[in-house]
Amino acid sequence: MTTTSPNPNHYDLLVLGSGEAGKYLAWTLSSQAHQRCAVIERRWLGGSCPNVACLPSKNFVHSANVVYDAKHGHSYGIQDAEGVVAMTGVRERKRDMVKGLMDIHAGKFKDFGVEFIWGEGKFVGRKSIEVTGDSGRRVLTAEKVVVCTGSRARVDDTPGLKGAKPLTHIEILELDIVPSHLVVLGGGYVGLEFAQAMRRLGAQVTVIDRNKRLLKNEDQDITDVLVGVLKKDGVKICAETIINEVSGESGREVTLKGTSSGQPVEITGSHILCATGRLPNTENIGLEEAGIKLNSKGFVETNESLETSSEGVFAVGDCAGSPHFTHIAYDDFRIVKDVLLGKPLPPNRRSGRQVPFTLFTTPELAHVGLREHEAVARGIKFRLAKVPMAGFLKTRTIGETTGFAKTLIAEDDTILGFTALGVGAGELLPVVQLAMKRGLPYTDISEMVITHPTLNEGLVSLFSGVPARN
Ligand SMILES: Cc1cc2nc3c(=O)[nH]c(=O)nc-3n(C[C@H](O)[C@H](O)[C@H](O)COP(=O)(O)OP(=O)(O)OC[C@H]3O[C@@H](n4cnc5c(N)ncnc54)[C@H](O)[C@@H]3O)c2cc1C
Ligand SMILES: NC(=O)c1ccc[n+]([C@@H]2O[C@H](COP(=O)([O-])OP(=O)(O)OC[C@H]3O[C@@H](n4cnc5c(N)ncnc54)[C@H](O)[C@@H]3O)[C@@H](O)[C@H]2O)c1
Repeated sequence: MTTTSPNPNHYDLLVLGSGEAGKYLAWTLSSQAHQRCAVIERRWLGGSCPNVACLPSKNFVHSANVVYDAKHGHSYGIQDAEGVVAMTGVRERKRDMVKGLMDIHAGKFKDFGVEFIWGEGKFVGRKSIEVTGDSGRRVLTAEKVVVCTGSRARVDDTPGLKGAKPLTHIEILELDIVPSHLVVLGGGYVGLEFAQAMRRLGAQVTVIDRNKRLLKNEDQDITDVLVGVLKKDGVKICAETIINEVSGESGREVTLKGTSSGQPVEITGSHILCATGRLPNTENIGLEEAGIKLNSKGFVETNESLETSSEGVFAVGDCAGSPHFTHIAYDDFRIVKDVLLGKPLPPNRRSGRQVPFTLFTTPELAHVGLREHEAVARGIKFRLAKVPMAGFLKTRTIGETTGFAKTLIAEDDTILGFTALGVGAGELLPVVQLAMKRGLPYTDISEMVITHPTLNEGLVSLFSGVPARN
């Protein structure tokens, strides 16, 4: 039902924050259900992903990999490139891509008839948001409201850290020089992707993490190989390292002091990147005053339909504590769209969905479902198949055979989990995901005819290697 209100400040749907789920909801409800929709955004047209997160960081990683290949030209029969990397070129390539994406976004808002309102939004009532922007203040109301305010880099209270003006994923993408020595605080997704890329662009790189093992949620065999690759690339890894004090300023000289495996440590670099996790953008925007509860970690509390404690107000993406991936934010869009269009949701639609991911290092780490250590800890019976990536014959044609793939198979032959650490590993996921989603036996993959030599062909070897049931 579309609003018949003559009030120009009243909408069917009002979205705070133009991230993935929010923009798709507005575009879809406007174009398909003819609802009057508006999106409020303070900084990034279309949210972080196209501006400062997924896509620009992968553009940056690709540039670094091209530089790496050029520096290893001899293996392709050409001379190794020796030139100094011009970061302005890397940055321009990234900026060009972002500009293209922005043009597409602007076009979609126009074509789908969604009002885009630049400004800072804040709840001033249950379904009422005040927007403050260049064109002054406006109070907007709506039948349904969606909070899509995302998250931001967490810079903790380690003495001197904030004062050192650390780079986050936003500033590092705008550098015009290769840092002489980049210290990366945090060895998670953001830290590892940028660490390897910066190393490949020529920087000395040190990664510091407080945990004994990087990516501690992954299986040990995975992290062992990945850390080995990073070290071989020349990335220095300081695990189990607690930083107590930071001095200096990123871009000049910065020194971190603390302890590593209990011993005093001091690391000096030219730049510091803070990659120590995310904080939800949920403070100071009137949520609690408007009856929208937050949980103990500051995420908006939502139910299986992503509805908040305030009826008719939904929260989606990072700010709702959904796993922090753009594809999950997109799935949040699909859930709320169905709710708003009156379609019933199947049971556990949100809590039971697949949460696949790909870490874009070289080699990539791709995963879906149960991990081996999780199955062991939960006493779940499984059969394991594991093959080296060299067994995926395509990897031999491109000369990148590092890594392996493994799968966990249940008693009834369905697939419990799949992990691949290898070149292009992320591209392997959908075939396995589809089988998992449909509850197909693994033999439906091992018996497929898959073109030779594509990467997916290797799945036939992996699933053919599942031990027989005993
Ligand atoms: C460096 C990096 C790389 C990543 N790479 C990947 C990847 O390869 N694949 C992947 O799946 N995920 C990746 N992610 C995660 C992914 O970017 C996020 O999960 C996703 O962008 C979250 O989308 P969102 O809509 O929840 O938030 P956002 O995209 O952050 O959107 C929220 C928007 O709300 C706006 N906003 C906030 N508060 C207000 C307010 N009060 N008023 C007006 N506007 C407001 C913000 O400006 C922002 O534009 C990456 C993240 C980072 C940091
Ligand atoms: N390829 C992708 O899909 C991709 C890429 C980048 C980011 N992301 C998303 O963004 C999220 C955030 O990424 P992130 O890397 O910022 O967080 P993260 O949670 O993945 O990693 C943070 C790391 O920092 C460490 N850490 C925290 N505080 C520290 C301190 N004071 N000293 C030393 N180490 C410290 C933690 O132990 C952890 O290993 C990810 O969880 C992911 O969902 C996804």
